[in-house]
Amino acid sequence: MLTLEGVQVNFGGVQALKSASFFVAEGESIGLVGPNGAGKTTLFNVISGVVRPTAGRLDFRGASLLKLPEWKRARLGIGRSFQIPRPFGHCTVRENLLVAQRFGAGKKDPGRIDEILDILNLRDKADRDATTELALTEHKALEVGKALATEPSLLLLDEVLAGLETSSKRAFMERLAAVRDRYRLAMVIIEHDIATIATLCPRVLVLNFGQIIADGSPDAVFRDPEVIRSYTGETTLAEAS
Ligand SMILES: Nc1ncnc2c1ncn2[C@@H]1O[C@H](COP(=O)(O)OP(=O)(O)OP(=O)(O)O)[C@@H](O)[C@H]1O
Repeated sequence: MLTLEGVQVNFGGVQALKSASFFVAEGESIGLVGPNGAGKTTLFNVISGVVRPTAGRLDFRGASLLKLPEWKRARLGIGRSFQIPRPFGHCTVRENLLVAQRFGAGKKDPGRIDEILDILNLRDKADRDATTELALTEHKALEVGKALATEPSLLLLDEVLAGLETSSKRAFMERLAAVRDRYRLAMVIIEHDIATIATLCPRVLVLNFGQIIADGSPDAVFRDPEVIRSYTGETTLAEAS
């Protein structure tokens, strides 16, 4: 579905992505982890069209995305959330979803919006002010909802669970699994909590200094000495503790 090959991004003297290469299959759920500054958000920005890579190949369903603006990528089926929830100023939850749908899917489909409100447990908040009247989990659910309203087939979620307690994270992951199954989505999820990632993603990619250094099952990846070193500076967890 999505192929990145040798993707490189330079911001002046900073090399945010050195040479990122990986493939996402239709319907796959992948966790994306890596230390702070590894390049995870930049990778999402490249895929969604916010940032243009300096070099590399980026194909979606067999065609290059490189020359397409953000809105065209959204119409092709690439949806994303942002690290910091940004509801449209003083609009209701439902209005936020309608605006996202208009932008991303280029149409008005109130039935789908109702369905999204239900699946994300936001139905009774639909007419609340999204800026001032939502709890943290609801903000995060709305962020996912806005991405879903664009009718993606590939959903990129940037730390949507950050700041939640472990039990809320688990509940949120269950909701994401329901979303994925309902809409038959492929998902890439940036999340620091490995145990949480493992509940939804049979495959994990580890990014460090702008390169994928591991790609496999959560167990295999987190036993990989290079991964342990990238997080702790040590080669074994025993040494690190
Ligand atoms: N617009 C920008 N201009 C200059 N440097 C940038 C820009 N965006 C990102 N960077 C730099 O690129 C590198 C990768 O940043 P990025 O935000 O992609 O990392 P990350 O893995 O998402 O980090 P975190 O886990 O802290 O969110 C960092 O060194 C960052 O400071």
